[in-house]
Amino acid sequence: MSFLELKNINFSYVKNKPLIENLSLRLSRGDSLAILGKSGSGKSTILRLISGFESPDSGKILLEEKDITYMPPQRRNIGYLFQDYALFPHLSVYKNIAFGVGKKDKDRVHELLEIIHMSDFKDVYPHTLSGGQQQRVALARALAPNPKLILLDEPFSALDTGLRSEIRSQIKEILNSLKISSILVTHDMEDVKEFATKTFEI
Ligand SMILES: Nc1ncnc2c1ncn2[C@@H]1O[C@H](COP(=O)(O)OP(=O)(O)OP(=O)(O)O)[C@@H](O)[C@H]1O
Repeated sequence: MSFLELKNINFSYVKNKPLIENLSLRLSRGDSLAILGKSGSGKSTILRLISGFESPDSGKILLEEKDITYMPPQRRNIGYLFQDYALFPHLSVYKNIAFGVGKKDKDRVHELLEIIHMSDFKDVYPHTLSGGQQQRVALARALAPNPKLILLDEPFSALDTGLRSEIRSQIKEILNSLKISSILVTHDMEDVKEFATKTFEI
């Protein structure tokens, strides 16, 4: 059984200018897929289709065999991590992580703070943190609603080389320990080597 399947996806932002043509791919549970391709080839768009921020012109997307092609993003239970962390500047680390979960999930937020080794930073604001710390908080925020799948769009590219490899292995370890499948868009072959179990070239 495929965990995630894209079947014959066609998509264009502009009429008569196809960007994605007849794209099919499969992911097994626990896979970490890296999507590679030239700038502008549509890598981020594939993530937007999977997360539901865009809908294909034709084709199907199945998650655990369920057709999610036209399901709204908030119902898909898919996490998203961006290059620029996109944390809320006016909220503390704790509140950033808790943003997408109910009040009764306090324990989950504390557990995630521990997983990312940031319990001591729960009351500080994002601008006081290093890039690597901010990316760990962004990861915890994406993981808080307990997603089945996480989409990573160039998540390490704002980090300098030393930190990049450290954060990459920390994030990989966290996703492995929680058994969360992931799809990574990157230009960096080192990311592919260290992070991915599978690759797909667009
Ligand atoms: N909302 C939009 N409306 C119209 N065109 C768009 C929109 N978003 C992206 N595009 C165009 O679609 C193409 C693919 O964009 P996308 O961001 O998916 O590429 P990418 O492979 O992720 O690129 P990069 O590696 O440079 O981030 C680009 O030509 C881009 O300009």
